[in-house]
Amino acid sequence: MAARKLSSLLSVSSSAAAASLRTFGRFSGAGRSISRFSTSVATQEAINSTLKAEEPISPPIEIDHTQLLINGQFVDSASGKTFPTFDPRTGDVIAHVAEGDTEDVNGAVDAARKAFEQGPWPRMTAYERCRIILRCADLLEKHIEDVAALETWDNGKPYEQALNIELPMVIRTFRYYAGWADKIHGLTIPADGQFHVQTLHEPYGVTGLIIPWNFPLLLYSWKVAPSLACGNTIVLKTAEQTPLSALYVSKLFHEAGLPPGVLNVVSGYGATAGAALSSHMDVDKLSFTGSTVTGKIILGLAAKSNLKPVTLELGGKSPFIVCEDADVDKAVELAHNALFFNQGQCCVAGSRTFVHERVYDEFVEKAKARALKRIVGDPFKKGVEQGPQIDDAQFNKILKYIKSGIESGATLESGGVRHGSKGYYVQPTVFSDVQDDMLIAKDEIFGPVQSISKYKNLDEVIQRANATPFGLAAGVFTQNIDTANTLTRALKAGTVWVNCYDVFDATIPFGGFKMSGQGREKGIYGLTSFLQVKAVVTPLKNPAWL
Ligand SMILES: NC(=O)c1ccc[n+]([C@@H]2O[C@H](COP(=O)([O-])OP(=O)(O)OC[C@H]3O[C@@H](n4cnc5c(N)ncnc54)[C@H](O)[C@@H]3O)[C@@H](O)[C@H]2O)c1
Repeated sequence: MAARKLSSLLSVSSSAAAASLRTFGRFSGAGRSISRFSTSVATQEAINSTLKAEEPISPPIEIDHTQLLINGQFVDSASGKTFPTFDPRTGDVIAHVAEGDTEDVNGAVDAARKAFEQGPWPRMTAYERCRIILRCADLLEKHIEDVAALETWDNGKPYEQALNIELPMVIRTFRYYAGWADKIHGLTIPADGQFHVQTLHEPYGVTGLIIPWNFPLLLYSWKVAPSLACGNTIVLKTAEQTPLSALYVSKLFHEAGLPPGVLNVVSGYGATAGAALSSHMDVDKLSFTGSTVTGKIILGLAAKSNLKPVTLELGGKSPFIVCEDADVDKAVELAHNALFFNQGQCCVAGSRTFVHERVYDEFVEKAKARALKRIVGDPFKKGVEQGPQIDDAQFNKILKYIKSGIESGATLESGGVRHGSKGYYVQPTVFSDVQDDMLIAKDEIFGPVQSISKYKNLDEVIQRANATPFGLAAGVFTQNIDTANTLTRALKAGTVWVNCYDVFDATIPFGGFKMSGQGREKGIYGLTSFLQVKAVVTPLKNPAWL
């Protein structure tokens, strides 16, 4: 693997585009009288001129793995077909990747079945399974710069974010679940009658895992690590936008000693490879992360085939509530990151910012200033906070939502247009005066668009925050413990962060209320979703006690 070190690239002096953004941010923040549209246009011109002068940084990694990984071997797809994966910075093709379809999924499921029924994996001791997962964590740590570079190239997320935040979380998740492997056990139960009753917590067998593109490896780790720790085998379907990093890390699992057939990776499209896996009669359990629309399809396919149980981690429209006693500067920074992190492509994005009327004007002014200071640019460049969106479909969808926000009467405070002239960059966009019935307040935009609304009292904001079919997460910002307690109990969401946001430790359960999902990942809850319980009842002759 030719792996030039990134440190040299990252020392490139901060971009002229970023500098002009910062300068412009200070300038425009001082004068709200500047027309909002001219704000966008002027920023746009400054950025365009600097972007033209700069070529995208060459990613310091070569692509070694583009085939499917089945039964421990990299192989072409049965059809011989490939599909392109794109660089979101330019729209250029990074690589052509083997395109898995029904036949490949069938082969992968057969390999996983054989590995489960006949292979060494479920028969080795739990401690041996633990050590393989730990060894993979060590290998990933060793190759962390390569893998972070792949993730950034394929996804567009800032390299520093991939390297310093996400991959350490992936490694931690591997180690967390490795530690569980030899601590999974059932109960003995004092049932009525002369019986010895015990429960066995058993692996399902073949698990089908389907993941999206926004956090390719982090979501890989949330599913692959607990499934392996429980002794299952796996067929993983990656997102068609980001197939590369999972192939690399799955190869590392094999280097760490994973037997062939235990972890199979099929790259390909949802409607073909994903649907084939969801409706396969020999897959025992499915775990899916993606949109609510696809979640419904997958649940239907599982029901129509062999009624396999399904864990669903779906979309969100999470409220971030700023209370009247909030320290506005801190609230602005937290709300900004809650929405703009990962280019706004987070299932938990705090995409409805509710601000109490007492601090509303100050909050809006400062939220705008913060967005104007956000550093957008090549995600391989040091200091960049925001890279491009994943692809042209998401890019166009986001611009349509921005247009709809303007047309429905929300006030555009910053951004509102593309950033630069190539790739899928969108300017950090802030709307104020957002009403609950506007599309931007109802739909999951999945982009860098903050929507700020005003509220008067707690009862009102609770009702409005809960008035959504989603229930993934919520943020509460207050210095009053009673207000915090009232809100945390009233909000219908799988996670409530108080005076913090996006805290994703491997130990903390994660999942959605309502149409944001079914089941939980991470922590012990994520483990139990890969186990089934068997009750074993044996008559006792002359027991000494019952
Ligand atoms: N709740 C969570 O933990 C969580 C985390 C990250 C992302 N998400 C959600 O994911 C969505 C964004 O990701 P996306 O656009 O990739 O979602 P998506 O639903 O379009 O795709 C997700 C995965 O499902 C596959 N897929 C698509 N159609 C399929 C079908 N008919 N049968 C089987 N598989 C199919 C895709 O190929 C991909 O691998 C957002 O809604 C976001 O909120 C949720």
